[in-house]
Amino acid sequence: MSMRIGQGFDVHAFGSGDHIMLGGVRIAHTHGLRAHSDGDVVLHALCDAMLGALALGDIGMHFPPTDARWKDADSRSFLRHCTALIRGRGWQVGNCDITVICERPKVGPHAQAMRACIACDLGIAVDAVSVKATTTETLGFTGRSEGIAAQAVCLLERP
Ligand SMILES: Nc1ccn([C@@H]2O[C@H](COP(=O)(O)O)[C@@H](O)[C@H]2O)c(=O)n1
Ligand SMILES: C[C@@]1(CO)OP(=O)(O)OP(=O)(O)OC[C@H]1O
Repeated sequence: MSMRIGQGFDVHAFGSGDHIMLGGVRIAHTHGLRAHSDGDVVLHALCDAMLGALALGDIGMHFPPTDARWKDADSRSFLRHCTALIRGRGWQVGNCDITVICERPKVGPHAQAMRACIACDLGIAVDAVSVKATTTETLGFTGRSEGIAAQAVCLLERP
């Protein structure tokens, strides 16, 4: 079996709003995330990991922030597109591991829903999708609650 690995990282700043999208899940919050799309930093990092595994560029190349089609777009559509891209080349995600970096919201209570949503869009089992979180102990921009960062690692397999 052939394997490829990719990693992704993304950041979005907090802005006005009453909810955020994380891993395809709507979470009520004191702020929204500023972005061209729905600002789902988790799915953006995962898309970049998938694209990176096959050296297919990055999310901004596939869905330019200058393109009105992606204004307020549901980031699950980006993830499904990336799934189709890798499937079309004979690959599928073996597993992925995502870390969300923020003080708030607490991710733990939403992690299972995020895993289920991502697994559905990748067409793989939930136990192949890991979502976890950490604070930065109040240090840096995430520590000051100025935004959320996410990093993702993804392994692709081809029989
Ligand atoms: N946004 C977050 C941040 C953390 N968690 C959970 O809390 C644990 C402790 O975080 P530390 O940064 O103090 O190590 C962490 O392991 C997560 O389980 C969370 O749910 N959401
Ligand atoms: C997702 C896209 C879509 O236009 O815009 P944003 O929502 O701003 O998110 P970013 O992480 O900056 O990735 C770039 C774009 O592909």
